[in-house]
Amino acid sequence: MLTKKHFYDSSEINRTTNQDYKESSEEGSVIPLIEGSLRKGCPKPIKTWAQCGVSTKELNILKKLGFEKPTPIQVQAIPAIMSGRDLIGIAKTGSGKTLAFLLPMFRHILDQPPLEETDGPISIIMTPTRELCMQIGKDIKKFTKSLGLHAVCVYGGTGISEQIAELKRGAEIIVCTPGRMIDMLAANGGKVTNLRRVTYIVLDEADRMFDMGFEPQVMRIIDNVRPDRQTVMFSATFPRQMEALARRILHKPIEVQVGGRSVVCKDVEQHVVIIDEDNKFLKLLELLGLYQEHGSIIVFVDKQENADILLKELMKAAYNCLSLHGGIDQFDRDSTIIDFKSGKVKLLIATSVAARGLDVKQLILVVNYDCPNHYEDYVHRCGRTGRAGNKGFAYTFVTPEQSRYAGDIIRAFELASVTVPEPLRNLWDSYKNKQESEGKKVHSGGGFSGKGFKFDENEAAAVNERKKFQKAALGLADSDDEDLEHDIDQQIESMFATKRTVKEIKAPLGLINPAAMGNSHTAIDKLELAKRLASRINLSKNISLDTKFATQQAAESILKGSSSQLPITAKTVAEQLAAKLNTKLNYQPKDDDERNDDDSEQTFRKYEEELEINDFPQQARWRVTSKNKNLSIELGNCVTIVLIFYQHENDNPRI
Ligand SMILES: Nc1ncnc2c1ncn2[C@@H]1O[C@H](COP(=O)(O)OP(=O)(O)OP(=O)(O)O)[C@@H](O)[C@H]1O
Repeated sequence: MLTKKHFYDSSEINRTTNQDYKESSEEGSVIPLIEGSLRKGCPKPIKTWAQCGVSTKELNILKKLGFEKPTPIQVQAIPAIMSGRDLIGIAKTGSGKTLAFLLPMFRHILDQPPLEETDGPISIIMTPTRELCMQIGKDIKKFTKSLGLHAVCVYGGTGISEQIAELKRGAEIIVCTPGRMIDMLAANGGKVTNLRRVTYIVLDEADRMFDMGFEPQVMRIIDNVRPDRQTVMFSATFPRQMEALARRILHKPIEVQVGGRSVVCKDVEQHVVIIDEDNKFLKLLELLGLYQEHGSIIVFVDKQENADILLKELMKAAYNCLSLHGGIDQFDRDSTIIDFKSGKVKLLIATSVAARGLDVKQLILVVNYDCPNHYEDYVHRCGRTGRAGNKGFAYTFVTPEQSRYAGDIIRAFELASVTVPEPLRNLWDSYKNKQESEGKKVHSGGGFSGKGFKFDENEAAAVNERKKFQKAALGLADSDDEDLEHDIDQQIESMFATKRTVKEIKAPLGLINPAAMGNSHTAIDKLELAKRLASRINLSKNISLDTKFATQQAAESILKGSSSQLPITAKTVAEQLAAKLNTKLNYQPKDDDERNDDDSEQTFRKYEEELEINDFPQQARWRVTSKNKNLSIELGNCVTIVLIFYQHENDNPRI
């Protein structure tokens, strides 16, 4: 089947010169096309919605949304995509990139024959985070009903069955994170969905997807889509290093760049506060006092635990707030986003999982409570405010110990043509001088590969990439799990921080209640703990390791991608985690023979442990805190735990 991709034909527009366009756009900040691309037949920019061939139905929706005219990225990208070309679109945060790929997508889909019973989608939009996936899904749904189209969001962390049911009903559009999309393609032997009809692919925040090590997943999907597809990529930041990758995916792309390549939006007023760690909280309270009444506020921290700590402190200070990070289960994450976007809660504490794409009306202030550690993260975090022409403010706290990050912030100020504050420059200069006096070379800025300084960083980055890829291959990571490595360590630490006792008890075997006592099999050794941990991690992703492995294998057979998948099982994962624990604890595990010897003795060990249940899956928490007498909870393939609920510390158990 031939696919029509060229929908752009306007003689009126063809008479417009680039000069006309530049004059009508914002202060000459538009670099319409890459050098020479006009010669390659790129269409001229549009000025009105009608000129890009949107239907009356779409015009009505745009009117209802209050979008009077296209934004600078839309004026150039829409006709370029509608002319059938692949495209890289780079424009500042909050400039309307989503609509720039949605409108041509609707036109493209509506020109295709309708879906038949076993057909998969016509368009796939891939995003790096689940939150962004959800948001784009919502933007699409503003149009789909009146256009008679269907869209499904496919992302990890939530039940797969509902998504499967939606897909089976048929959808022209899938918005997804790449990991879950591969699971979905493999589900039920490939009967749930397929890539046969895909002819339009969008990679939103493409640089982030590649940076997070999800290139293999993205490529596995793309390589299995027909080669005459149309592919477009969008982001506010696009480090040069990503270009080679982009060009592998795109066919003779047009590059549309509005404003700088990776620049903080001019509508964001940037501030830096050089401050000691101990004074940060007071400064935050001061900022909240100043800005809270003017709109919503997002406070970025670097780690999940810091988000939780800050949340508690702010709640103590009587602020109604929520936190968002990768350690929170997806159901809670979704409802947090809904409450924050609707303005029900006006203060959000988040890790960088919320840095990209999140579009919240009336968001007035971003506070980088923990200084971001790479340039692109800084640009995207600041870009949560100052959107769609509104004014916003961004404050970044930098402690004297974080002087190494000052170079990136200076770069952000300079690229946005803002005067660099003297204290920030002094901080950077003193850092540079110190490094240079030690004979180390310092570069300022440099995107993902440079973080304001470079020693052996390239090597470190390569190792990091490998680790991320391994985690993805192990099924331990989804595309938004940037905190996962820290998460695993944190979970290991917290497991060993729990209060536990192991008592030796001599008793006849028949008197031992296996539910309440542990024999030497259930006296949990490090391997068992690691297995539980592996199960918990995968439970929180709603998928067991074995299932994950099976789906990955199935994916391999369905997708023709790399066939050299490692034979990884739940056991391998558990053993790897156990080895990690053992190294940490300097523990030498006993081998099986020794354990069997112990079994022959009639001495039993009673194992008691107080567990923090807050990070258990929602269903488990509910069962523990309900008065249900049957409290056996299956936490994985191999461990059953009986929990006793104490309302207060001194109460009798409620079992
Ligand atoms: N033509 C338009 N006129 C007015 N508002 C618009 C227009 N197009 C989009 N918007 C609004 O601008 C806001 C930002 O749009 P969008 O989320 O697409 O930005 P973005 O460029 O993708 O930002 P980011 O890089 O942060 O993801 C949204 O609230 C959107 O509804």
